[in-house]
Amino acid sequence: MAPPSMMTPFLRSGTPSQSGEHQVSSAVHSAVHSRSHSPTDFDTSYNEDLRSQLKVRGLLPPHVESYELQKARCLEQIAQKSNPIDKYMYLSNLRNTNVNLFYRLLMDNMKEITPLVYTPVVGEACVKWSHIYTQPEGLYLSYADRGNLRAILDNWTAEHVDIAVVTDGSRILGLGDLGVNGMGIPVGKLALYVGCAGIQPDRTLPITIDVGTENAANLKDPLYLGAKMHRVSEAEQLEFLDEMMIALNDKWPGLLVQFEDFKNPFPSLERYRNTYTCFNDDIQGTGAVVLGGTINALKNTGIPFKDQKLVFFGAGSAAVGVAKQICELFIKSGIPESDARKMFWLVDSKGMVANDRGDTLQEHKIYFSRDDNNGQQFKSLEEVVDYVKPTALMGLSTIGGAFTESVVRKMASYNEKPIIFPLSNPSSKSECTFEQAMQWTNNKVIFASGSPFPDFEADGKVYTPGQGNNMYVFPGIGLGTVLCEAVHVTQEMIYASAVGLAESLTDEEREKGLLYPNLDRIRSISVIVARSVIRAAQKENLDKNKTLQWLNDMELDNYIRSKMYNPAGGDHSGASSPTLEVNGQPAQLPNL
Ligand SMILES: NC(=O)c1ccc[n+]([C@@H]2O[C@H](COP(=O)([O-])OP(=O)(O)OC[C@H]3O[C@@H](n4cnc5c(N)ncnc54)[C@H](O)[C@@H]3O)[C@@H](O)[C@H]2O)c1
Ligand SMILES: O=C(O)C[C@H](O)C(=O)O
Ligand SMILES: [Mg+2]
Repeated sequence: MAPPSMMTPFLRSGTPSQSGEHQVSSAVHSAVHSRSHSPTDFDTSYNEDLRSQLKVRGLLPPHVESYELQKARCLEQIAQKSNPIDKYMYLSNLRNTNVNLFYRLLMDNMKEITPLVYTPVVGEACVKWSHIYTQPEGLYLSYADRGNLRAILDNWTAEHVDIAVVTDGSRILGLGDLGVNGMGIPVGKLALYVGCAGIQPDRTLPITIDVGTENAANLKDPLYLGAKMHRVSEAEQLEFLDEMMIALNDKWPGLLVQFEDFKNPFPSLERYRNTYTCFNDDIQGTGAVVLGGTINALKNTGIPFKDQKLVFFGAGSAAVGVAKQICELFIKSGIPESDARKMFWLVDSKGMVANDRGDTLQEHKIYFSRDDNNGQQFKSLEEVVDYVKPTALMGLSTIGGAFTESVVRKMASYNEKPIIFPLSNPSSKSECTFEQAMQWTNNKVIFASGSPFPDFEADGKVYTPGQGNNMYVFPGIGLGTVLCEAVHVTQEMIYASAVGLAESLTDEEREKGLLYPNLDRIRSISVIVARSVIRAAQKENLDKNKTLQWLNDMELDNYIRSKMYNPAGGDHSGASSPTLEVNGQPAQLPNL
């Protein structure tokens, strides 16, 4: 999003704008009292009266357009762009110049637009960020400004901020250390907060901290927009984050901070989770979204929990976050903890994680480290798969193509319905594709991937892949936390979000064997996730907004919906928004 000072006056006010009328009158009021125009004064849906009041008659082309027409133009322009990055840039510009139109477009075309503003295209945008940069879209906090961060926050003029997403750019998707080029991630996550959960756009704050980079190409690139320095030490970074958290909470008390794409996210999570309102999306959001899909996948296999065996390829923050959440499911089902943790085998770049491997294990791997391998060490994934004969294979390794034909075929030979989740992002880092998983398992696979894959057709049937991406939960976790004013985000709240997600499938979706709901329903899913999170916060007495305790579930859902930003005011034309027709038929969505 644009910094508040660049945004349209009515969005700067900080007043939730629910109806078109309210937005129009505020816009008119502000514009009439100021001489200069803001970019959003130039909306072709403004009717004649509004154009006169805004003094934009003659500056706008004459035709007053319905939203449907505006949308048709946007979709046509996107379709005409031949590469994803041009589409991304077009959409960024739209978001910064006509926020309502952008979000209506996103919400009406979730499946088509999400991949262009979020994973996978945001990955390419981040790699090229310093080259495609046209305008600031968030706050860059530099190490050079340490000691002065509170004053820098005042340059962000929004009166209220509900949610900040912060990255240090050190592990952007599976693309490694991109330094300040990682800004695309907080920007993309917050666009989904607005589109999927209705957080007010002017109450979101993307932050990238610049504490250096180890990316040699960036350090040599004259156009690189960050400091040309190596990363500061872990202790120096934590000190910087301490200052940032104090400054943020001083300026916007109680805001929710989401940590995103840190190479080593454990120290900050441990340091702040019991002090501030914050969570780590890669550990906790990912844990929740994969748990939600796994609950449905395990049901589909028909195998009892106690007989499940899960191999994780990758043993980083996401893998351990996911394994911990699934382990909790087993424990809650009555399996003793000591048995539950033995249902997991982790594999990292050195092979199977075991106590006697001969290296010093990182702290976060110890919980699942094996002590029953009788001295046997396994270097490759295939060896581990042969050894364990798992029911489920999870990929969080950043290694594209790591689930080879041989590994996948073995999974199919051990299981009637193998669970295979290649969860690494973006698409190029996915451990296998949906098509491969289907072909190599005779269409038996129970599948979810981090990045989107197209449907697969076989024997006249269309199979839809699941997308196990944290976008199904973080918007609802944030919305619930903000509305009930939770003081912390706890494990119980995260777990509740996963259960809410798993239970949100319709009967039709269940019959089709889907693991995740249709993305077009994401706003209703976010309401369910938010409600689950609020109920969990209430149980732990962490909610400052006690009034929500009096509401039953239906009333609470209605309350949540009433608080969600709705860009309905994008159409000021007064036209009845007829469906656009071509040759008497409803216009087809161009292939994006
Ligand atoms: N689907 C989602 O919603 C989601 C959420 C978070 C992260 N992710 C993806 O998960 C991936 C990992 O993220 P992370 O935060 O855990 O990163 P990380 O750097 O903490 O972990 C990566 C892990 O993979 C292991 N690894 C690297 N190369 C390997 C190799 N050749 N063989 C075996 N293991 C290898 C590393 O040892 C490490 O344990 C990224 O691609 C990220 O995009 C997906
Ligand atoms: O950003 C995503 O698409 C999911 C996840 O947070 C990741 O780091 O890959
Ligand atoms: Mg992430």
